[in-house]
Amino acid sequence: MLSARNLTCMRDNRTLFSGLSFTVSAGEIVQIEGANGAGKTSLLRILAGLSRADRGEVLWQQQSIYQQREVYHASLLYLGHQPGVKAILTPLENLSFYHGDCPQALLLQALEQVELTGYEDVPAAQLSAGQQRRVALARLWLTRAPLWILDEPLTAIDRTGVEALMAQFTRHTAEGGAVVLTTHQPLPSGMQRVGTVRLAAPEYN
Ligand SMILES: Nc1ncnc2c1ncn2[C@@H]1O[C@H](COP(=O)(O)OP(=O)(O)OP(=O)(O)O)[C@@H](O)[C@H]1O
Repeated sequence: MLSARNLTCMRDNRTLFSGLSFTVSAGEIVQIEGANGAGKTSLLRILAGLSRADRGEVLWQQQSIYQQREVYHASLLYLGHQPGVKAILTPLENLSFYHGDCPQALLLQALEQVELTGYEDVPAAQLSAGQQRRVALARLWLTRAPLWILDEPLTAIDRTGVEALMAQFTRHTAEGGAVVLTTHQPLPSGMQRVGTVRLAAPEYN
């Protein structure tokens, strides 16, 4: 599905990673590991096509993501480090913003999956950090994108929420999807087909 080939990323005279290659196949969960500042967010942004690598390329179905931007973006759900939730909008309005073509009943079901029933019409600004992240994560129950790139999706999520998310990752990969994620928490040991990409601490040039 997704291939990273010989990726190099430099930031402020530091090499975050170089010659990094790995593949993500259908049905796989790949966890990007590394210390704070190792370059996990930078790598996810490169994989998502939001920033360019200094060297190397990212292929989607054997073709550069930059040669098929529309196809790639239709195949991808990227949830960044920040929840990406609009504070003045309610959870329902936030989901509607991204998934306006979905019937409201489906949006409400997605909010139910992330335990936000009862908060549908409360401005997101009035929700807790974990609840705001849950609004963003509700999109995992609405998207049809096969590739999910998720930056710290478990941050601020309680144990029940983590279990629901893991079940959703398992369902998605069982249906042929793939998940690339960063998290400082270990994934449950029982999860199937989990791969790891480890980033070393950054080098000073
Ligand atoms: N746009 C940028 N310009 C300059 N430096 C940047 C930029 N983005 C990130 N960096 C630097 O690159 C390094 C890696 O940042 P990155 O956010 O990728 O790390 P991370 O592994 O995700 O860290 P964390 O675990 O703390 O989230 C940091 O030192 C950061 O300051």
